[in-house]
Amino acid sequence: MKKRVPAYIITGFLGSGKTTVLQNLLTYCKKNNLKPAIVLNEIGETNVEQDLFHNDQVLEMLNGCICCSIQGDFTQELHSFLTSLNEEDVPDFLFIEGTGVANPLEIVDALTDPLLIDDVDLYSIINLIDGSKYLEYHSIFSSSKEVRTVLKSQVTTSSFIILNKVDLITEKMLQKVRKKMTDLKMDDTPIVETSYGDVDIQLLLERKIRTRRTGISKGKCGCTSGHHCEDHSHQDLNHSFQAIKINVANPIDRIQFENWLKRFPDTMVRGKGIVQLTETVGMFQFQYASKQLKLNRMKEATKLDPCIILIGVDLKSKEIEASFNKTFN
Ligand SMILES: Nc1nc2c(ncn2[C@@H]2O[C@H](COP(=O)(O)OP(=O)(O)OP(=O)(O)O)[C@@H](O)[C@H]2O)c(=O)[nH]1
Repeated sequence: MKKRVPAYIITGFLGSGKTTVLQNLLTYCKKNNLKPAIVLNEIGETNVEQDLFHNDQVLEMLNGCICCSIQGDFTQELHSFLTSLNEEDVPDFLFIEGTGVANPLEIVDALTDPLLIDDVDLYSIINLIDGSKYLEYHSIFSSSKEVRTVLKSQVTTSSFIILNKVDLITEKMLQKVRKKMTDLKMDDTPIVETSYGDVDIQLLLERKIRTRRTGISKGKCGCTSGHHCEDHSHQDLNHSFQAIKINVANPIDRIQFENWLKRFPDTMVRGKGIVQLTETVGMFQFQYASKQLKLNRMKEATKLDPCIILIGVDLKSKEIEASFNKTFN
């Protein structure tokens, strides 16, 4: 019988630093000659970050959230992927990056499906928190119910919390975030405070959860993180987050682009994509999170055409596209 692959669910709200931590994990694996496999899940139809993972075994689940619309596909595809491997190709670790609005318990449900329970062994649910946005996202004045529900489900179900982006906040704010999180999380869930997800990888890889081949060791829902599973519900799955894709035919001005992104209300939580800039040649991958725009020149050619992906609640695609065309064309 093949070994069960230790699996880690990496959750956290949009832009909190999941991919950053995943890359730290992959660097660790490379240094230590370990074979990782990765599941990447996006609610949009395109994964503009695919180039970051081009030498690794990657299973992409696009256009839906594993936690709801494509849960069945995920179970089937992951099972087929793992069972198609020869013994020597079986990965040492499986990292599953959720969409940012995923309810981790639903991914746990998928991983503990009878089809997968012999293939994977869930070790931990790692939750990334964007320290710079946490209080705002929890505020009933500046945030929506959808955002608060997703955040809460991610914090309460995690077995390891990374409080990230502490470089962007003051000590006073950090104390408020700590207090708020401590009230919500399970008592035995560790919290590590970081910038750029810089956490001791061995600590991160420690087993925090136990599942049995015959079933789950605690709770009827599949969650093994130690709390009372009857307490949480699996509703609220049809979150109204959506991703909008804008194709970008021409190079755009960097400053204008940044100003355009910053004019969006807070319901537009995350931007990412690939653009060309008027000021210099080449393709740039961009990230927009926590109201910060970051552009990185792409070192290798990409098959993807330039595009902008915006994620949020109640985004009006026609209006956004019109505003883009008016500003840049
Ligand atoms: N200032 C600061 N920026 C960070 C930190 N961690 C990550 N970032 C940046 O935040 C942006 C989003 O980070 P990602 O790792 O892509 O976030 P994510 O959670 O994978 O995003 P989604 O997949 O869209 O939900 C990137 O530009 C990162 O470089 C941090 O600790 N401090």
